[in-house]
Amino acid sequence: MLRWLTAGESHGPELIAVLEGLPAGVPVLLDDIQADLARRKLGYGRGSRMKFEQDELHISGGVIHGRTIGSPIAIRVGNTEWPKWVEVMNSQPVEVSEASRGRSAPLTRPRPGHADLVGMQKYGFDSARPILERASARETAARVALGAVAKSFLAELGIELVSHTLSIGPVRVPEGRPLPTLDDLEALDADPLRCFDAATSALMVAEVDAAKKDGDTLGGIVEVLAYNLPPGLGSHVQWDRRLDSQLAAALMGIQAIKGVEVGDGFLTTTRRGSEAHDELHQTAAGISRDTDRAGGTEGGMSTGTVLRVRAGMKPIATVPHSLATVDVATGEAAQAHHQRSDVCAVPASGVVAEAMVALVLANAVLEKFGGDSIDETSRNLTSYVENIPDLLTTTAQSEAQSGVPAAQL
Ligand SMILES: Cc1cc2nc3c(=O)[nH]c(=O)nc-3n(C[C@H](O)[C@H](O)[C@H](O)COP(=O)(O)O)c2cc1C
Ligand SMILES: C=C(O[C@@H]1CC(C(=O)O)=C[C@@H](OP(=O)(O)O)[C@H]1O)C(=O)O
Repeated sequence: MLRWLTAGESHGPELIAVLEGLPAGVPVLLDDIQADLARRKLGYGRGSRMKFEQDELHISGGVIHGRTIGSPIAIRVGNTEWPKWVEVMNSQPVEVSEASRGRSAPLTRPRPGHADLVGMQKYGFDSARPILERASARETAARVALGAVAKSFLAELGIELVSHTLSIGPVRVPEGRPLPTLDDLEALDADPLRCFDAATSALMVAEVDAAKKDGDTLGGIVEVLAYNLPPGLGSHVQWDRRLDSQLAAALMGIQAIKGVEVGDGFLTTTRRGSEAHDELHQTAAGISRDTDRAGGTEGGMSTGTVLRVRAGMKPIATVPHSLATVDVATGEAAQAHHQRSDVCAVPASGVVAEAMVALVLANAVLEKFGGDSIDETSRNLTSYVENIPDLLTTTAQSEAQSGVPAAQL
């Protein structure tokens, strides 16, 4: 079983991430993790913090000479802004100097839509500072670092992930557009909104500009695709062993994600059964699914076709023109506190969603195939796929191996 945990606050010295259960021999290179951390900062509409704050990456355990050794992997993502916060966020009682007074002032005007108010009620604080520090999506840097490691493990087995932006506010990629594949990764990261459709991307940029001009914020939808999965990850036998339930929980665990779809998701509910499922046909190469409406799972198990999951993000809660709130120090009506914020962080959420899907898939692969070395896991996977009886073999396995999404075939 793969287990992972993160610790650390938004303006603390560093984030810490631990991943346990990965076999030995998985390549782990600082450059690869750093590249994913940089991708997480991408996206038109992010706030000024993304420019001046740098992630300082360290691996503190579990990796020697670029390969895992089977022990827990410990990663530290230092924050270059720490010197400015060392008094306000110090773990020990320290004197706060005049220079830090502003930053340490109590935050008593909770933001609707953020964790501020209910966090203060629950944990007994009279300022939102100790709540927002951990609720902040800065924490996702730690998860993306772990996701990079999980992706490296999956890549050793031929499984590759792609994420992209499907919509920003009301602007959405039209239905029926081809899915991006591994060949499109660079182009996706080069697009201001990580959108695969150039015309839609231009409209998204205009939407972000308009929201910014109005002092407002936006949400949207991201999609994660996983290519080359074997059939049979997850299980129908228990609710928490279903791959779709694990994916949904992991995606809903990302800050501001309010909905998850697998495959065509809610659209499927509007169709008749005759047009909702992926019919099976025998071909010379095995059983074929002509469509991929289900998004690569049936009965809580991967089918071996392209996995396709979506996560919907609500608009950023720190709205620049400030929402109505109550000052909890006085009981008076007030405007929610706002210093700066992202107008839109949907593209970054796609990179985080990719990391979460990678961690869930890596766990599902290990549950099914085990292995204390990557070679052992790989042998087990190959043997399982080769031993599926001819009459049960699905063509998607070979389609997936060619890297061509089933939806395009
Ligand atoms: C990548 C990313 C960046 C975010 N940036 C902001 C931001 O700048 N301001 C803000 O108020 N919320 C931001 N959020 C959302 C908050 O973290 C989130 O709304 C908050 O933690 C409350 O959780 P909930 O929305 O799931 O209820 C961001 C979320 C993500 C995933
Ligand atoms: C720091 C990151 O995101 C932050 C997530 C966040 C929030 O409320 O979630 C609020 C913003 O921080 P601040 O309120 O200090 O401007 C974002 O910049 C990051 O993603 O690295």
